[in-house]
Amino acid sequence: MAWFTVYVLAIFFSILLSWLFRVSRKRKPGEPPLVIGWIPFLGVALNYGRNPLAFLRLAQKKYGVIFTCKIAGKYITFITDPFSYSAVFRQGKILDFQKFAIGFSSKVFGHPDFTDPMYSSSYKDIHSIFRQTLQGPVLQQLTTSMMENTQIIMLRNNLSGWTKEGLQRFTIRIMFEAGYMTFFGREEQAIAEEDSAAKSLLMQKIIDDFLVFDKAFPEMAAGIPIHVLLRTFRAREALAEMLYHTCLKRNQHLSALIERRIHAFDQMSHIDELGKARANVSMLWASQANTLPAAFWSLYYMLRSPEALKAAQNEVDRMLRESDHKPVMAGSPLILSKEQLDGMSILGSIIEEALRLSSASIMIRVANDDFTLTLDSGMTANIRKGDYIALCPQMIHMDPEIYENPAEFKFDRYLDENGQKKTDFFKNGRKLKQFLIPFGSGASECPGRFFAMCEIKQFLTLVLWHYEMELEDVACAPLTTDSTRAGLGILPPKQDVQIRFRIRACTDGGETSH
Ligand code: HEM
Repeated sequence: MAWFTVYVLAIFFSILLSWLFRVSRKRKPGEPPLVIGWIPFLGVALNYGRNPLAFLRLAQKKYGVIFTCKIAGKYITFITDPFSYSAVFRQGKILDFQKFAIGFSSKVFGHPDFTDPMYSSSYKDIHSIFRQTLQGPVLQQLTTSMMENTQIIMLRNNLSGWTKEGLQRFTIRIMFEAGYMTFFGREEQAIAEEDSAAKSLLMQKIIDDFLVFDKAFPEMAAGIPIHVLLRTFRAREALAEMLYHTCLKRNQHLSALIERRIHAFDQMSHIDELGKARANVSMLWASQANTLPAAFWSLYYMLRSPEALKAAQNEVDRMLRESDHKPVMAGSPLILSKEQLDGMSILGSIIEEALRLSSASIMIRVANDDFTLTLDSGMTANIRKGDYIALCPQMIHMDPEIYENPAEFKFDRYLDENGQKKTDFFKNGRKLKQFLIPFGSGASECPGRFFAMCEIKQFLTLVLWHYEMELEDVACAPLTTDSTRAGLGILPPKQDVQIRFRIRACTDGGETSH
């Protein structure tokens, strides 16, 4: 319904604009083929929006590996040759990532535009906090905290017998709260029963607000101002209310990332408390929006494939046998180090395969100036100042030349013959540098990628350790992705699927009883 309104509004505005600007862009010599469609202003937006992957494949067949499309008033040059990705990343100076990303972020989250000269030099330091607190040795601390928090939630309710729940609901309930506590801390454990009931209700409200806000992302990406989307605006403001610095400073166990951002934003001039809280909403979104569907798909595919499930169970058993902190019985908390998680290559392959099948992000850069791009083949293309360059990794992920039967889930696709991480993938007989890009690449590569892999591995391990779990209807057709979010990261499923689970029976000496 919302999309219908968007289309009607867009068509109305396009007709209006076509009256105002009757001239259309013409392709100049040396420029990529121009695909402008027949609808003024919108260009090929509707065709592209219906099925981006199919549209790009068709355009590639027709125009070659580089072409410029007019989409909702913007000229976007798509590069579809994976060997030319590095040619784009090499142009870091002329192809800007921050301008587009921060501009979009400030519209959606309502924080100041940090590319404004008023903020830009101090924001550079804030931006560098990502790498300093999400990567390297500090990751151990974050991983330990996530392990603890996930188990607090999993073991909180005294479940007896089988419980039924939607898998997506289950994943969001556990992963959202655990991730929220890991980054933004938690108050000391509630002692009184009613206190803890009130806290559960509050967490449910935060989850609901997050989902309402997140659901409107396609509309906001299409340019609809958040003030028009009243429910979305209210949900974002309710989230910001929880993330004021005064609230966060009361919490215990804040992550280094948030602690250092609080300090840095408090030093920044020209930003008020609401602006800081809204910047925290953007961190909350970055840490959850892709992780939740990625964790869902990883667990879904693992449960759906008997071979994947068996191999994962064996890997968890082996890891626990070798662990210094062997849990004695099911239900006792599990401690796994970051190194142990890194060593779980079967879970790694299951997650990467789930990411390959569900990731639909698009990497966008804006040209600061006119320039000539040289592709891997030596072919050149003139790009105009202000145009966008877009890379769509889904074309690589679903390319049958790179991945045999690309629509199929193969749990060991990313394992070599020695059971180690496989990195040899080829196209046209050439080894690819970029064959799996769910976390982006180059300047915009996700700084949270190592933590994301760890937390999803923890989630799968803890589900296998604490629960017996099965899909209610294994025989039904596989779930499909909701492609209305194409371009925005990991796609959620079109609908939820039922599971049943119960706390696992006692075990002897850390061996799981499957
Ligand atoms: C499976 C989970 C995740 C996926 C697939 C993912 C994917 C991505 C992608 C594709 C981008 C780049 C967007 C672009 O090119 O415009 C990105 C950026 C980012 N991600 Fe992640 N992400 C995940 C989890 C996380 C987590 C757990 C965090 C933790 C805080 C995080 C923090 C960020 C941040 C801060 C940025 C912006 C980086 C910048 O501005 O330079 N992500 N993510």
